[in-house]
Amino acid sequence: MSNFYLQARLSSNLIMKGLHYKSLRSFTTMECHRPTILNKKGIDILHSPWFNKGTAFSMTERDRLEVRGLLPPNIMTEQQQIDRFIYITITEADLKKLETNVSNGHSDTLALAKWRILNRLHDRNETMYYKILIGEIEEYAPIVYTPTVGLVCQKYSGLFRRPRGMYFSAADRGEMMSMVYNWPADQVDMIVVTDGSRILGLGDLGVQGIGISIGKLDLYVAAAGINPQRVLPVMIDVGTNNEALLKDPLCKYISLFQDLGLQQHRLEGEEYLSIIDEFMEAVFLRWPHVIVQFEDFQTKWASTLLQRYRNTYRMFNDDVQGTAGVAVAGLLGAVRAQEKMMIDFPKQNIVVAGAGSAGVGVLRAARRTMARMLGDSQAAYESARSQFWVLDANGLITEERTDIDHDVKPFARNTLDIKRRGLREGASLVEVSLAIKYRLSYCNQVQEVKPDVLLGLSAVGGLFSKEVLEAFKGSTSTRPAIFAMSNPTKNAECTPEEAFSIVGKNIIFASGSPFKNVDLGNGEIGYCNQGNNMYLFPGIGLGTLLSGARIISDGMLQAAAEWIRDITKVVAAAVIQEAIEEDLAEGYREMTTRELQRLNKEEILLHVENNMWKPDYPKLIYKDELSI
Ligand SMILES: NC(=O)c1ccc[n+]([C@@H]2O[C@H](COP(=O)([O-])OP(=O)(O)OC[C@H]3O[C@@H](n4cnc5c(N)ncnc54)[C@H](O)[C@@H]3O)[C@@H](O)[C@H]2O)c1
Ligand SMILES: O=C(O)C[C@H](O)C(=O)O
Ligand SMILES: [Mg+2]
Repeated sequence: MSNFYLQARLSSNLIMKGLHYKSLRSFTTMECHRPTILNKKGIDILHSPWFNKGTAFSMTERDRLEVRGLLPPNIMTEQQQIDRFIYITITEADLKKLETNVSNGHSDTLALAKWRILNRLHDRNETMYYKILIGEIEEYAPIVYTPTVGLVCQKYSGLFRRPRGMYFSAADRGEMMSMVYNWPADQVDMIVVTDGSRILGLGDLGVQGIGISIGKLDLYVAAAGINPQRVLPVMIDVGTNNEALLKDPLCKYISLFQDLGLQQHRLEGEEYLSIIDEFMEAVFLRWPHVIVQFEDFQTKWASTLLQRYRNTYRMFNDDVQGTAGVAVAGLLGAVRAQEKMMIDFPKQNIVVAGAGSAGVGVLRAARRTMARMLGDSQAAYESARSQFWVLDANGLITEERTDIDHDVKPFARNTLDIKRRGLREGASLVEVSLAIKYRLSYCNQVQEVKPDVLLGLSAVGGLFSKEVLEAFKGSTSTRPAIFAMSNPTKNAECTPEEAFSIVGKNIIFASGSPFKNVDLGNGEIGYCNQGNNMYLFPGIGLGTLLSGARIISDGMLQAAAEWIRDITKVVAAAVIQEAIEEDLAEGYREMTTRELQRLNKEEILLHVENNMWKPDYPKLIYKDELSI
């Protein structure tokens, strides 16, 4: 079982373990023991996915909450409900037919059918939905998250039945401060916001991008134990440049497939920024302690918005910062797998295909990690820079480039150096993968070196073609690493089968979307690791939330990356610890700054455990009952 799935399962088990630490428990109320106070009764409860327990309402609760007679009389246990859902709804339904018709057990139609069934449950009973998601996370994460979520976003306008989350559009300018009060929850801990401009590797999907915010927040609940009543998916609709989603004036009366978003091109420049500014002010006005995760903003805005807000608001960009943490952890893991010392990391030759928000985030973090290992001086940063070979759609990036992006500039190869190595501006991936020759200064001989790592964040499916993989073969590394990190599945730079069969059995392979391990024959298995920011963002969010840190610092992100091999709880605890050390922690709920500062490591872990939501039906109390 991979770490992520383990992490989701443990998130619920750990809460139980927390019960044993009786003496430490007194400092915080366990999240799962809080009763839920309602201001509704009767049928309204059954229609509310937050509070509905369906057939599991006990008879006393049915009486107290005035739902007696509104449900069939047989009271079911939670487990009976789950069994019923899994065996009757999922197994018995048409899915069975679909499954047998699909040779490898997976097809878009099947995945979408499963998503629809889960989504309907999400709409009527959230507790049960998350119980099933956590219990069967390995099976259902690829449905509610990558890769199926990509397909869901592409079809969202057609799939839309009930609203989930909030929409702020360019038409809402000046209204957002009051609109935020339309959301029914007084406390929101986590917002995931997108403008739909770069959904996975699928491009501009406009308003349909809300699906990605929903999918990410599902993982916050499943893996980080964030209470589902305190998460808010958001879509900021500033229009779309995807012509297929814009109204065709000739077809406006045949609007069956009409997109649900604003029918205009994307706002740009100051107009765009003013919308995002207004949104940020509005959500932090109503929920001053919320954390905002920016997701799938096109590169041109991702880093601008990060720089604009990161020192003022509790926010981070998952594609830039979360991906960087996961990739650096993977790169360090590759060094370990080569049975080298960590200090050898700054000697790795790393080829990165893709210089967008994700690629640049990885490059900066990997360079920073190398430089720290080399002494953190200016010279260390310079030296680290020469380990990277960055290509974009126009090939190898060198100082000869004229239209080079500010963030990419530090990674442009020196022209002279490139010539000495027999390469050139715009060299192809095959050329770069073939050899990064260098001249030995003491004898003036040319030495052939092949890259140690081939890392793709290009959104171009199949970019690591047979020719590229052939060229990379025979890498000077004992365990060359191939990270095909683009999403969803069809955008992966190569499949694990291609990588293992062409480059060899000893490679280390990771992909952004899940792939099955490869049977290499003779009982050997080629492991396909998942290199996806889903390993990091739940822990970053939970740690920031519970520390009450004012902002999310580089140090907190670094701490998260260093703990990625462990579970979210540990990632969150590392983030809290760092926030305390940087004097950023301001506390959360009953836990004040001072109390936080006094906690030892074990107590911080317990604080995290106690604050993780667990998918058990809470005791429901109608608010008037409190005064009785
Ligand atoms: N695995 C993860 O956790 C993770 C995280 C973030 C993003 N991603 C994926 O990374 C991909 C890129 O995201 P982004 O925001 O950086 O997108 P982007 O569109 O901003 O960047 C894509 C980059 O790839 C370059 N590119 C295009 N064709 C190329 C080619 N033939 N050779 C080399 N480079 C080429 C482009 O010039 C650009 O620099 C997406 O598919 C996204 O799903 C994965
Ligand atoms: O959403 C994912 O699966 C990872 C990442 O955030 C992406 O944009 O591809
Ligand atoms: Mg993303």
